Amino acid sequence: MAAPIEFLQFVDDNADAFIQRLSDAVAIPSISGDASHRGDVVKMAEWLNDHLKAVGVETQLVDLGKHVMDGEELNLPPAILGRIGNDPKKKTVLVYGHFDVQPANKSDGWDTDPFTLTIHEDGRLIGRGSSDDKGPVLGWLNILQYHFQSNKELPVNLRCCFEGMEESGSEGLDDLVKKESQPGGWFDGVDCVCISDNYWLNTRTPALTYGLRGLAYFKLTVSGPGRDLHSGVFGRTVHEPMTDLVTLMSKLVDGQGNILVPGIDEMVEPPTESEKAIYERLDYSIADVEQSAGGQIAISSNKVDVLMGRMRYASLSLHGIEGAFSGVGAKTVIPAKVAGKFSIRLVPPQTPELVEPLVKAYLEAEFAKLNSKNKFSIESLHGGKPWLADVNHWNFEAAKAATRAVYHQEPDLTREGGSIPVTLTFAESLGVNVLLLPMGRGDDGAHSTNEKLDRSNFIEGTKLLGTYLYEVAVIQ
Ligand SMILES: C[C@H](N)C(=O)N[C@@H](Cc1c[nH]cn1)C(=O)O
Ligand SMILES: [Zn+2]
Ligand SMILES: [Zn+2]
Repeated sequence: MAAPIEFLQFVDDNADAFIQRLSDAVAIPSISGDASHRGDVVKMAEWLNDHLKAVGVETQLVDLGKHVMDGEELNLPPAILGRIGNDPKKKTVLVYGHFDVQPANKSDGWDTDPFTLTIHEDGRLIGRGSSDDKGPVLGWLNILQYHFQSNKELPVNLRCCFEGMEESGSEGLDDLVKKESQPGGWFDGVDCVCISDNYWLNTRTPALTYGLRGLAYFKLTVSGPGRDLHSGVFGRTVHEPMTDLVTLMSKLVDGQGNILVPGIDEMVEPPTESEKAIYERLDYSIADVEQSAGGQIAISSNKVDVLMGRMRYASLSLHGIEGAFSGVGAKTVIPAKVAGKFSIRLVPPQTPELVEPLVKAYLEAEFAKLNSKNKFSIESLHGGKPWLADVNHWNFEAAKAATRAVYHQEPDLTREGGSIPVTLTFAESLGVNVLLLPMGRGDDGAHSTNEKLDRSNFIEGTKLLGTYLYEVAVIQ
């Protein structure tokens, strides 16, 4: 069933109002990983909850309890459960998204204030969360607004699950999803799940995504001196924590992306020739990766190797060093305590439980080789398992039909290099197919400076998500 022409017209007619609403959402700096912004994540939950109620959705703000972040006990932001429609003749679709964002400061290199949605004349809507994931979440709201205002029933029963901790490990959500998937729970009767929280591979071809990498995030701490020291007084007289830490971090990954921790890369089966052909067929080039990275830095000139590096293999990235001197100028300090942060993106059959002991044992052995008198500790901050779906399911067929109707193109079938830990929990707890239906393009710069969502992706993406619901309603 095609989406009603009135729906498509409504989306076009209300495009400016939808962008204003996205601007209001971006203005709330709902950074889940920064304790000082926890109130903003809660404010964002309340904002979204009010907007959902205003378009006829029955909602519940669920308290997820407390957690400890950077040594501080904090209340977790509430998750939002929503439902509309309970017609046994209709399919029931669960949509998931997140309303928290990554940190952003103008001083990171943004051209404009990250929390002021800046509308560029070429159509870019620039602001933190525009693409990841406030734009897609508001896409669902736009669809609901049409049905509410025109007094039309949705073609399916809809269930929503929106969270405010995705960028920080989705703490508390797995238990809620498991509980609500039980008979009589909020998600009882769900037939399929749709998540719009990733990106096309390139800037031209819509995509459906059937895989996500998992994540194992580590913090490696080295300390020794009782306080920061003067390097002129203590240089070459004490074991320096930063020297030990940098040595250890240099032993994790090489310049070609190979993971040096024994046993991790080895867990993954080499690809077959037919699997390589899947990557060969994708509409992608080295120019695409270099354009979205903003530099001519692709690790290989072979497209298949680059794509498999992102989708098919694990990767290890070094993120930062807490406690190190990082300001301007030339401070001659020996930091007393430094903590290196790194993470591993996981692919099947890897899981955090399998990988974490290997990383810990390896780093302990490498630290012992340093003969340092400093103290060393390694902890896991958060993790999530990888996920793969069956693309031969009607859920994917409905999304393909919707893509053809809205974009007049065949979608790419992709695996995402990023992670959305709750995806596998939905798949396992509900026992239904999960689909990722991205709204944004590969060059949106999620997690980066000048994150953007193109106006056309927001507007056509809203039509796509709406049309998908109509296709699900009729597909056998
Ligand atoms: C793909 C999704 N939009 C996303 O960005 N997920 C994050 C999840 C995460 C886990 N730890 C911190 N963030 C990601 O892949 O980094
Ligand atoms: Zn996201
Ligand atoms: Zn993200």
